[in-house]
Amino acid sequence: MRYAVLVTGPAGSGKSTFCSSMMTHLQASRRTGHLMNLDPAAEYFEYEPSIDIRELISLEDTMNELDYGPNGGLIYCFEYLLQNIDWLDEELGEYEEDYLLIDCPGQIELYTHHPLLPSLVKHLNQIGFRTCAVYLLESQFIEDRYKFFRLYTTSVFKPSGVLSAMSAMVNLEIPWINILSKMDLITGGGDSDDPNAARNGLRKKRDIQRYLEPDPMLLLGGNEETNSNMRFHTLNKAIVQLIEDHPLVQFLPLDLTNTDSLENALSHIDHVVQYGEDEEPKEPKDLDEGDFPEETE
Ligand SMILES: Nc1nc2c(ncn2[C@@H]2O[C@H](COP(=O)(O)OP(=O)(O)OP(=O)(O)O)[C@@H](O)[C@H]2O)c(=O)[nH]1
Ligand SMILES: [Mg+2]
Repeated sequence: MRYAVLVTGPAGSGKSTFCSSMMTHLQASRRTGHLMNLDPAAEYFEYEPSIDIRELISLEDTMNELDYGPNGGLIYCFEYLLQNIDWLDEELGEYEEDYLLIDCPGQIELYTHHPLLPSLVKHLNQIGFRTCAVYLLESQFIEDRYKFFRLYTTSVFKPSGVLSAMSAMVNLEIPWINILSKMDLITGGGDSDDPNAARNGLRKKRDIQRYLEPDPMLLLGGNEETNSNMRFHTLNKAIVQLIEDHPLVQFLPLDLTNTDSLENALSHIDHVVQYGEDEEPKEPKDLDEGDFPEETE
C-alpha cells in the first residue's frame, strides 16, 4: 500500500513550508517520504521535490507559447499532465510504504470546482495509492470572522475560509484534514510581564476554540455592518444555517515551530489513511535485535 497526501489550500497558506517541515519531520522520525511539486508556476523550494511537474511542463512556457494568462495556463498544465499520465507513473516508480506529499498550487478554483484534482486522485487510487488531503488555512484568517467563514468582500463570489474548505471537501471526496496553519503567529508572546497576559491568553484560547470548531454564530456577532445592511445579514444567516446543518469543517491547529504539533498532524494523517493497517505483521526475523529490551535477570 502506498499513501499520498495532497497538500492544498489558498495561495500563501503555507503549503510548501508545511511540505518541507513534514519531510524533515518524517526523516527525523525514521520514516520516509517523497515530495512532489504539482505547481507548474513554483519558483523556489526549500526542500527539493523528487518529482516535479515543471519537468513535464512549466507555466511560463505555456503562457509564452500559447498566450494563456496564469489561470488558463494552470488549467492547461493540469490537463496536459492528465493526458500524459504515463510520465507521472514512471516518475512514481516503485516507491513503497512511503508518504508521497503532493504540494499543490494555491489557486482556490482548482479545489472548489474543477474536476482536475478529482481525476488525478482517481488515477492515484487506480495505481494503488491511498490518498488523503490536508487543507491549510492560515491563522490570520481568524482576525476577520467574515473572511474566515465566507467570502472576500468583492463583487465576485469567492469562497474563503470555512466555505472554501467545505466546497473543496465536497469536490474531492477523500479523507480530509483541515489545518489552521501558522499558529506560531497566534500563540506567541506567552512570556510577557503583563499581569493581564494570563487572563488575555485564556480568553484568546477560548476564542480560538470557536474557530477550530467553527461556531457560525460568530457571523451574527452584532457588527454594525449587520444592522446597516439587511442583505448582508440575510446572507450571513443563510451561511450560519448551512454550517449548522453540515458541520463538516473542523481545524487542527498547527505550529511548525513545535515538534509535538507536527507529530500530532502526522498522526492525524496516519489515522485518516489508516497507515500501516493492511501491512502484514512483521516476522520476527525482520526485527532488529535492538527492538527488544535486554533481558534482565
Ligand atoms: N510564521 C509563519 N510563517 C509561515 C509558516 N508557514 C509559511 N509561512 C510563510 O508564509 C509565506 C507563504 O508560505 P508558503 O509555504 O510559500 O505558502 P504556499 O501555500 O506554498 O504558497 P503558494 O504556493 O504561493 O500558494 C512564506 O513567507 C512563509 O515563510 C508558519 O508556519 N509560520
Ligand atoms: Mg507553494
